[in-house]
Amino acid sequence: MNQDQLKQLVGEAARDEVLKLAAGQVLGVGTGSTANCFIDALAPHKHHFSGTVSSSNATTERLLKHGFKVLDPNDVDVLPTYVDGADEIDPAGHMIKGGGGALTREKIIASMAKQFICICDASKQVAVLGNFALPVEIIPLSKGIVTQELAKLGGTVSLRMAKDTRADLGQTPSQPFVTDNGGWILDVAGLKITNPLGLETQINQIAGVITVGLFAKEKADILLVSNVLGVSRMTF
Ligand SMILES: O=C(CO)[C@H](O)[C@H](O)COP(=O)(O)O
Repeated sequence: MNQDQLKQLVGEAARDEVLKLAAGQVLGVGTGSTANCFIDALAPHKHHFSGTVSSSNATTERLLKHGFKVLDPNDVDVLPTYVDGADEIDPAGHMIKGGGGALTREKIIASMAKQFICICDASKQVAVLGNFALPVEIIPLSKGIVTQELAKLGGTVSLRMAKDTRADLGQTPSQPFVTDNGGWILDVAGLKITNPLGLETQINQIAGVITVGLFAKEKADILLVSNVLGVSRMTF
């Protein structure tokens, strides 16, 4: 079974999981290739939900194409569940997210939700976060000072370019990748994140940082993870 098939498998498991929720709720929907598998699997059951809130323009487009109702988060008071992928997840449910550049809206929707269901294949499970470069979304004019501050953490900092992103957003390859919010992304490679909540708090203090892609405060509550044997479910 290849990685695409594993993503599809866990997307279908997430569909089954959310269809156990009472009908008529609003559902938070994440971004990325695994979240796309979930959206496609859920599409025939879209009327189980009164609407969705989306974590990116790409996800909004996909949801609308399938006929889901997409709500403005400001119009949603209660969001019971958010389903999204991750770039890495540790044994406590802390995650690195933002490989697709949607970390800010993902964190906002995660903070609105009562439970975060993380969906991924087993390659995303790690003992310690940091093998995947940590994405940090910034205000563009703060690139210099934020790069200096992040370098003090011991990693190697690089500005994400449009050519380096997985998301095909039609941006000019030689220019910085621009997020849905007009921000840029610094990727910090080579960190060993033994205190995710501490590091998230520390990076949040740096002026110019919009969002760090460490999800420690907004960690996963449930993990659905696929491997060749099937899908396992864990709670944190
Ligand atoms: O955080 C994200 C996007 O900003 C994604 O959830 C993360 O990158 C995982 O993506 P994929 O399912 O394509 O591996």
